[in-house]
Amino acid sequence: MSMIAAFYSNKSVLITGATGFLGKVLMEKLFRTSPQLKVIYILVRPKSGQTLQERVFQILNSKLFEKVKEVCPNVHEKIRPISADLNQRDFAISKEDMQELLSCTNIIFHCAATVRFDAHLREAVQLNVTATQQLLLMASQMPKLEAFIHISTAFSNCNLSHIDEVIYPCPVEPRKIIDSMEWLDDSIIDEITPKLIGDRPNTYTYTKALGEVVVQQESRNLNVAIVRPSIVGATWQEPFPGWVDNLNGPSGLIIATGKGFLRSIKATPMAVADVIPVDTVVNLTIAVGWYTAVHRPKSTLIYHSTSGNLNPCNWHKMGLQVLATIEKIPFESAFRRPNADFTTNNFTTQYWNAVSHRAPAIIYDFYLRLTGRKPRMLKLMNRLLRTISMLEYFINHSWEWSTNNTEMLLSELSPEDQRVFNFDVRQLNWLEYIENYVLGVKKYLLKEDLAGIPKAKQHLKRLRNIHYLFNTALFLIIWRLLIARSQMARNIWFFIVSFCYKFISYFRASSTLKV
Ligand SMILES: CCCCCCCCCCCCCCCCCCCCCCCC(=O)SCCNC(=O)CCNC(=O)[C@H](O)C(C)(C)COP(=O)(O)OP(=O)(O)OC[C@H]1O[C@@H](n2cnc3c(N)ncnc32)[C@H](O)[C@@H]1OP(=O)(O)O
Ligand SMILES: NC(=O)C1=CN([C@@H]2O[C@H](COP(=O)(O)OP(=O)(O)OC[C@H]3O[C@@H](n4cnc5c(N)ncnc54)[C@H](OP(=O)(O)O)[C@@H]3O)[C@@H](O)[C@H]2O)C=CC1
Repeated sequence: MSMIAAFYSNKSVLITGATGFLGKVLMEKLFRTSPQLKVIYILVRPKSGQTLQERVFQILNSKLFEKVKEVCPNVHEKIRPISADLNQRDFAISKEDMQELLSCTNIIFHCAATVRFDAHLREAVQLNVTATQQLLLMASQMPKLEAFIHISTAFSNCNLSHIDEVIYPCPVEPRKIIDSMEWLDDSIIDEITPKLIGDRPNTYTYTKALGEVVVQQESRNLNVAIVRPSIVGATWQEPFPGWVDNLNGPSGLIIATGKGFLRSIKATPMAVADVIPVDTVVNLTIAVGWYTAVHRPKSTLIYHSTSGNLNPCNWHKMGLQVLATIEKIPFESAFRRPNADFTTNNFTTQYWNAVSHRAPAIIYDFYLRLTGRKPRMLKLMNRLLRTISMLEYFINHSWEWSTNNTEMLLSELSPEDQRVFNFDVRQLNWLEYIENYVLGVKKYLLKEDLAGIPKAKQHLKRLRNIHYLFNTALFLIIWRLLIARSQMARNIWFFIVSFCYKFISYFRASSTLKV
């Protein structure tokens, strides 16, 4: 019997960010391994014209929750959506709901965040810092609370190259930042943002670091722990391999590569690709919840959920395996044949962006115009290149994360718990994982049917022929122009033609002799 699964039976759990990538997998695993769990409260806001109930219905009826319904048929009764907006005072939770949350909650998993790299500092502080502070205040009024688990990111201190499982101080106190956001206007915030974030690449990593300091400062006498995942990727094993439902991290780039939009990228091939499967992060998080509640460590423990120091994979290996898989199971309606080149300096990056990305987009737009359609490819390409430029920082640096607490926790688990809540990344076979990841992207993100693979292969053949035809035509045009203008080009041309003529004549003569 799993001790961790037993621990969660009859517990009331509160999850923020349960509609997000990580939150959904967390909820699924909790229900699947502890079907006796009392209730999971989830703080949800209405979104895209959907009510809370419609959002929950959609999640429960997704492929991800198919297995859960077998082991916990009344799962829909155990999810209690609470209308909440983490950007509002008291999260705009009704009095009755707040009362219930305060009196019943046993464990909190705080996953909600804005993960956008281009978020305005005010927005990122509100969600990643102020909301964390408010949630801690709420937690301090919960008499039954046993543990508060905060999800941060391994990149919150990405300005350092070696990162320990400790909270690093921020030069400006989070409380001062929170206060200043209330009275500074947007233009002043824009001006001070680069100074505040310093050598971090964006407001996301900066505010996640502030969030950790808030957790440390305002945890009072709560049992608190922080989990820091690196780049969260598709599921490795559970509930099935390759599940993914958003474009964040590598997923969007896998699509862009598979569809032939992205053919080169500025990356350091040997830099560590610190991707971590979402189910591994979730298993660790659940185990941390149990350990924090049962063992009540004296100080706030930080757990790195990273792969680099235990089972490293680099971007080169990852890129090659992505391409090899796409070759076997191509994506439908590709724009160009997939290719992946890593460039290492700004000049070659700009060159390939012009030649391999923007030029084909311009030509395609020209074709769309000719056929009476609206051009759109250049706009799309420019957006993609903007996205890539925001991710570049993470594929051109390597970090070393120590994982002592994570390894200590693994050793504290019973063999059964190590199996049910496996977060031992040393067991991960990268090639197999990446293959399943690409397949998952095709099935669950692009919603492409595997029956369409022969047609997709046919399409790639057609693209290859167009590519050869185009290059030959381009070569002949350039050559023709050169011959018209340069004596040297003419001489080379006559030499090649006469050489070919002599070769063919010799070949003909020798074959006539044989007959
Ligand atoms: C050719 C060689 C390739 C190599 C070969 C093989 C490729 C695959 C192998 C892997 C290669 C390298 C992978 C590197 C991945 C590095 C990721 C680093 C992540 C660091 C994580 C830090 C960890 C965290 O804690 S945070 C969680 C992660 N957060 C994110 O990832 C958020 C990033 N996204 C954003 O901030 C925004 O989306 C933004 C600012 C980039 C764009 O915002 P915008 O307002 O323009 O609109 P959106 O609606 O959000 O999207 C616009 C457009 O871009 C598409 N898109 C979105 N995200 C991605 C993406 N990650 N990759 C590609 N495309 C993406 C989106 O679909 C939209 O498309 P449209 O068609 O225009 O609608
Ligand atoms: N994905 C990754 O690569 C990594 C993620 N992390 C961390 O993991 C955690 C989860 O990330 P992930 O699941 O990927 O992110 P998602 O963007 O998928 O999910 C974010 C969640 O936060 C919720 N949320 C955002 N704003 C509000 C709001 N105002 N009120 C209520 N809820 C809100 C979203 O709700 P809604 O559906 O309504 O938008 C959603 O449920 C984050 O803390 C992130 O920093 C750390 C490292 C890497």
